[in-house]
Amino acid sequence: MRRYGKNPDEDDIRVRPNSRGTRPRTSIRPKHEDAAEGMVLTVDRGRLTVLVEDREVTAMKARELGRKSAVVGDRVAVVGDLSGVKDTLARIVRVESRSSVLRRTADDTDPYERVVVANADQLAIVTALADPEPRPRMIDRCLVAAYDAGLTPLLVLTKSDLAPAEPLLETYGALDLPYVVTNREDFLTGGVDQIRERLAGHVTALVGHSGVGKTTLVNALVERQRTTGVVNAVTGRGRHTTTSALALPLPGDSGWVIDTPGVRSFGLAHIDPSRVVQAFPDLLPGTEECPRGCSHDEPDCALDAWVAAGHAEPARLDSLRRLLATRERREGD
Ligand SMILES: Nc1nc2c(ncn2[C@@H]2O[C@H](COP(=O)(O)OP(=O)(O)OP(=O)(O)O)[C@@H](O)[C@H]2O)c(=O)[nH]1
Ligand SMILES: [Zn+2]
Repeated sequence: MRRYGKNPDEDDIRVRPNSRGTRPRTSIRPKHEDAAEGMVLTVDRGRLTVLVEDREVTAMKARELGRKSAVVGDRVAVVGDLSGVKDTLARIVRVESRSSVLRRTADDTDPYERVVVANADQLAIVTALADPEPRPRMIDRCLVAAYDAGLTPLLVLTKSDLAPAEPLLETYGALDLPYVVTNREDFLTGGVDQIRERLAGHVTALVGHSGVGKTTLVNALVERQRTTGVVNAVTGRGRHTTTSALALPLPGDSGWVIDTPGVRSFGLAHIDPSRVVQAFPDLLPGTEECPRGCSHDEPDCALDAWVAAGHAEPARLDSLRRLLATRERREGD
């Protein structure tokens, strides 16, 4: 073994004059030991509402965070005035590492794909059975985004008083998705138990097009903490002023729902097919024979042989390929 230093017997290895440990304390950047932990509930033009214990604290990003963003669902460390009193302002000094991120697509007004929700573990895809008509392609894109981000998808089919759920469920039969079917009458009679069960203990991001009944659903779940389409219960500001996501606690500490009013579609440009396949445990072992970096939709893909050998249903492979194909954007996505 190679040794450094003139005299190998001299134990100079322990002397590290410039190491952190021997540096005078004053030159060490403040570590914000007094910082409190919080969760970002909503973001409005650079002002973030952070839940610290049971107080809603308004905060800004500290300059030292640089370009690093804090988004709804982020766990953050905050310092400064944490009283939550009106017109006080705290500072976010650290964003904890995220267990998941959901990105929305770039659009005309903003050319960058941005993280909109952090740390969710479930994605509820809210679709009306009629008025507006279901859009399977949009559902597929949401599924891909969920699988890629490692979130469990949940189909929430609303307005079952207007149309039956079966035709749509048949389309997704091969995917074996968890789903709930709801309508407004159920909510009025307190029949939200089924969906409450699905949400309990989870941080669930909700996506859906305008008019599908998302607000009606959220209000039923969070016990009318929020007026339909008018007031943001957390900040008291009108919802029309912000397109930020908004985290709302479910009663009895049973989890969170994160509404995403500004999100029309997810960024799928950087989806990794190998991550999406993770959601297909019956197909996954079949990919071992695939060429490196296989798109799973090319002539050399080993999944065709896997299915032909009877290891998985052809419909499952069709579903996987249909989902992967939604990565290419089309008009209307
Ligand atoms: N028939 C029927 N209509 C419903 C149901 N749930 C909601 N609606 C109606 O559908 C419309 C849209 O409901 P919202 O809850 O505002 O839908 P949203 O998805 O939040 O839409 P935006 O507020 O535009 O984002 C409203 O007129 C609701 O009254 C339902 O179960 N059945
Ligand atoms: Zn393949």
